[in-house]
Amino acid sequence: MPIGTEILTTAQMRATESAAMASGRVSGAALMERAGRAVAGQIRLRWPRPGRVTVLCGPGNNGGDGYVIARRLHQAGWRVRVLGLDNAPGPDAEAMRRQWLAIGPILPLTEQALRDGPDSDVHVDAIFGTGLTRPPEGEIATILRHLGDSRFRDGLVAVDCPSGLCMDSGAMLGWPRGTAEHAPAARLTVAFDSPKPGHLLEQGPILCGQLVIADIGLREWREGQGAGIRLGCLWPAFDIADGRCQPVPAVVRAGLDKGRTRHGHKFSHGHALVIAGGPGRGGAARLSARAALRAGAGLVTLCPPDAAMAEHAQPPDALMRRPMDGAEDLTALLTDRRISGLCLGPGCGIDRAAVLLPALLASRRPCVLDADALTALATHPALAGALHEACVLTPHAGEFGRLFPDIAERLQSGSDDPAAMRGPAFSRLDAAREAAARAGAIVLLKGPDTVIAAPDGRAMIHSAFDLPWLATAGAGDVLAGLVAGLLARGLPALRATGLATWLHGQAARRLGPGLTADDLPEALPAVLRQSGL
Ligand SMILES: NC(=O)C1=CN([C@@H]2O[C@H](COP(=O)(O)OP(=O)(O)OC[C@H]3O[C@@H](n4cnc5c(N)ncnc54)[C@H](OP(=O)(O)O)[C@@H]3O)[C@@H](O)[C@H]2O)[C@H](O)CC1
Ligand SMILES: [K+]
Repeated sequence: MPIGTEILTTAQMRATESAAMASGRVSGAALMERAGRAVAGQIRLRWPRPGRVTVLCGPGNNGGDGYVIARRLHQAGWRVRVLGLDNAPGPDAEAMRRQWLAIGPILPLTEQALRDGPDSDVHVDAIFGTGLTRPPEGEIATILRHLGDSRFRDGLVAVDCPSGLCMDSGAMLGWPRGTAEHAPAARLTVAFDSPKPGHLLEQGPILCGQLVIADIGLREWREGQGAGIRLGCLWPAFDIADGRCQPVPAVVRAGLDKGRTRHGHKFSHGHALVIAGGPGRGGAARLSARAALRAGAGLVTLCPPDAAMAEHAQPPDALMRRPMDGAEDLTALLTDRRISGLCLGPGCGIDRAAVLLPALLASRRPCVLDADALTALATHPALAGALHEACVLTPHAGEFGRLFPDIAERLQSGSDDPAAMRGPAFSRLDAAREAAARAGAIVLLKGPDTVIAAPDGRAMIHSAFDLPWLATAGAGDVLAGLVAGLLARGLPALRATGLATWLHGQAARRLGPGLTADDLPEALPAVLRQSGL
């Protein structure tokens, strides 16, 4: 996979690095030199005239990168001030530190030293990277809070990540969960080889600023090390240093090619059933149904109760309508084997969803369960036993909390005692994976940092921090409809969910601020055409 199209956990990144070094074809020092060179290059791109820079170097290899950056900017004519520790770093960082000492001094890594110096145009945060295992304390915590002052933001460049950010979760260690006030927020973060979950989750996108993924020559070893499950990255919401971005992530493209056959008729493109609610609540299900049509399902049938049929007698005319009053009607309908995807929840009503769920789940047909269907599941936990791996659950945080209260609680509190903490914080990725494994179904945990997880641990992250206008009424109904449409087309559940999420985001990007949920399905043809899908 080209750089930037998959996400590595910090453990996978370390394994990749170790494999590269064990090959004997690249040394740790060479990797560090490449990493430092990439960051210095990105700084020079943004500040073409050499200015003043302060480089803050931490106790490990992230600090080692900092010494390389200092040397390279000095060589490029910058006036460089270095703050560092005098405890012994590893051998590579130590070598870089010595090379710097041949050029200039190392001032103590203290808030006082940071305050005392002349103003700098750029501050380079090379304190902690992937090695952070616990909340920063003492002087370093003080420095980080000092760097968190908004006046630093325009000139703050983070090496691999803003220090204190847990690269597996996107939580700021030592800050209350979900907050990042006075945390160092960078203008630019240069990370190496692949984004990590923490770049895309929780506070990560807010604190990283522009994220650039630099190629440091690890691709061969990244592909070679099979341990762990790779995470798909659904939106290159970051720049890849050489300017190449994958317009359509490979993880979703492969799925769609399989879904559409060139010479098929409407039934070979699937039949989606969208179950609507009683009188006066039809809008949500109609949004889902329109989205399922736009996703390319050959047929879409909207099924309200008989009493609500009249209110659905309006365009789009491509939608079929059929009354469905109770579970017997649904069971009868499902004898038609051509019905290949269902959507239950949007505007359905909790009681109606609870009545229909047993028949729907017993059919083992691919389905998406959203909104009221999720609440019905939470209030009738016995139903969860019938979930299967072609079910897609699409909870937002509140619904997730009702379905999986213990998992949500760990996510909320971080569950770790900061004083005793070692290792990564429990993440939205962990939460979605655990929930998917427990449910035996796909879980799409919605948010600006959507996580999609399968029961076997495969997962994807979709970053939509650039799309605040997508948080609008009905957008979730459209997403559920897109999933249903793609399920109906025969895509495996994980791929259907990933592709639907990506198309949804792309439609929102195309429409921009002011979009309403009604606009989203209409934007799909242009998105599909532009993406070559
Ligand atoms: N990925 C690559 O291919 C390359 C990465 N590089 C850079 O290296 C860092 C990772 O380096 P590492 O030395 O593993 O870790 P850090 O520099 O992030 O942290 C250093 C040590 O700090 C200790 N630590 C952790 N948390 C704290 C804390 N809260 N307070 C004090 N000290 C802390 C920890 O050691 P312990 O034994 O004390 O736990 C860390 O080991 C990566 O991010 C890149 O920037 C290479 O330069 C190029 C290749
Ligand atoms: K850093």
